[in-house]
Amino acid sequence: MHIALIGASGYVGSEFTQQINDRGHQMTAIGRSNCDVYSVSSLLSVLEDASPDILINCAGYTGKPNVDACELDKANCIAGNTVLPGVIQEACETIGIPWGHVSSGCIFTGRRADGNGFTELDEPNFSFRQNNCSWYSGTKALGEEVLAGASKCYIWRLRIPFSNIDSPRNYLSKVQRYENLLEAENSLSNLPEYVAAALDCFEKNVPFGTYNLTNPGSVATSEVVEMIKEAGVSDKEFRFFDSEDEFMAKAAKTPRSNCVMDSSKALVAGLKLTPIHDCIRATLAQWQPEAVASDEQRVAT
Ligand SMILES: NC(=O)C1=CN([C@@H]2O[C@H](COP(=O)(O)OP(=O)(O)OC[C@H]3O[C@@H](n4cnc5c(N)ncnc54)[C@H](OP(=O)(O)O)[C@@H]3O)[C@@H](O)[C@H]2O)C=CC1
Ligand SMILES: Cc1cn([C@H]2C[C@H](O)[C@@H](COP(=O)(O)OP(=O)(O)O[C@H]3O[C@@H](C)C(=O)[C@@H](O)[C@H]3O)O2)c(=O)[nH]c1=O
Repeated sequence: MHIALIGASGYVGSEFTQQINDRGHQMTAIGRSNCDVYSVSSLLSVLEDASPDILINCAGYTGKPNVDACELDKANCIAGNTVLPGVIQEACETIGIPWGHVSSGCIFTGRRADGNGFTELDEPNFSFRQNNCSWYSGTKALGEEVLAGASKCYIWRLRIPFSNIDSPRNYLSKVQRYENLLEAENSLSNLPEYVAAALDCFEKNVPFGTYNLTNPGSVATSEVVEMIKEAGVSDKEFRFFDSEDEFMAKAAKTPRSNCVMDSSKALVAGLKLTPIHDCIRATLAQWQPEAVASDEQRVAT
C-alpha cells in the first residue's frame, strides 16, 4: 500500500513513519516544507503526482511543552487543528482516496452521567459549545465537526500518549518529570498500539467512522506512580497538588481534559488495545531512559 502521511515530522508522525516502514508499505511524507497544505489545489497537485492509495493526517498544533502554549498562538492552533482537516477532506474526496485523521480524546471531561466512559456517540462536553475548555480542545472538537459527514474517513481519537521510550511528550516521562502531580482519572493511549490500530483499520477493512483508540479502562495518576515505582523505573518522592485549584493556580494556564473513554467499538471491530493497567506495566518493563534510547532499542510495547 502507498500511504501519504501529513505530519510525519511530529511525535505521532514519527511512530506512524516507523510502523509504515516496518509493515513494508511505501510512504510519501507531505508537510509544510514541500506543500502549501492549506491550499486544496496545492495538496491535490502533490497527491496527484504521488498517487497514494490512502492518506493519514497526523499534523496538528499541540503546543509545547503542553497545551498551555496553544493559548498564546490561537491562529496557528485553529489552522492546524480545524482548518487543515477540512482542506485534506476536500482533497481526499476529490481524488476519491480513503483517509484517516488523528483526533484527540481531550474533547471530553469526566465521565458520562451514567458513570460509564464516553462513546463515539456522545457529544464532546469539553468544547467551545460548552465554553469550558482550553483553546486546544475547542479546536480539536471543531475539527471533528468539520469532518461530520466525511466519506471514506476514519477519525481516531488519541489520548495522552505513552510508550516505553522516555521523552518529554511521553505521559510516563511527564509523570516522572513534573514537580507536582494532579491526581486525576484518565483513559490513555499506548502510542505504538494506537498507530497499529489505525493502520489495521485500512488493512482489516474496518468500517469508516470515529474510533476511541484508548487502552480499555482508566487509571488514576497515583496508580501510575505506584506502577512506576514497582517497575523500578524511578524511586523519586512523588508529590501531588492538594486540589485541582492548586494545580490551576501553580502549574496550568488553561483547564485540562481528564476523562474516561469507552473503547469497545474499536475492540468489537477487531482492533488490538491492551487493558490499560497491563499495558502500562508491560511498557514500564521495557522502559528506555532518554539518554540511552535509540532506534535499535526501540521496542513496540
Ligand atoms: N501528543 C499528544 O499528546 C496528542 C496529540 N494528538 C494529536 O496528534 C496530532 C499530532 O500531534 P504531535 O505529533 O504530538 O505534534 P507535534 O507537534 O510533535 O507534530 C505536529 C506535526 O504537525 C505539523 N504542524 C504543526 N502545526 C501545524 C500547522 N499549524 N499547520 C500544519 N501543520 C502543522 C508539524 O509539521 P512541521 O514539521 O511543518 O512543523 C508536525 O509534523 C495533532 O493533531 C494532535 O492534536 C492527540 C492527542 C494527544
Ligand atoms: C502541567 C502539569 C500537568 N499535570 C497533569 C495534568 C494532566 O492530567 C496530565 C497531562 O497534562 P499535560 O499538561 O502534560 O499535557 P496536555 O498538554 O494537557 O496533554 C495533552 O496534549 C494534547 C496534545 C492532547 O491531545 C492530550 O491527549 C494530552 O496528551 O498531566 C500534572 O500532573 N502536573 C503538571 O505540572
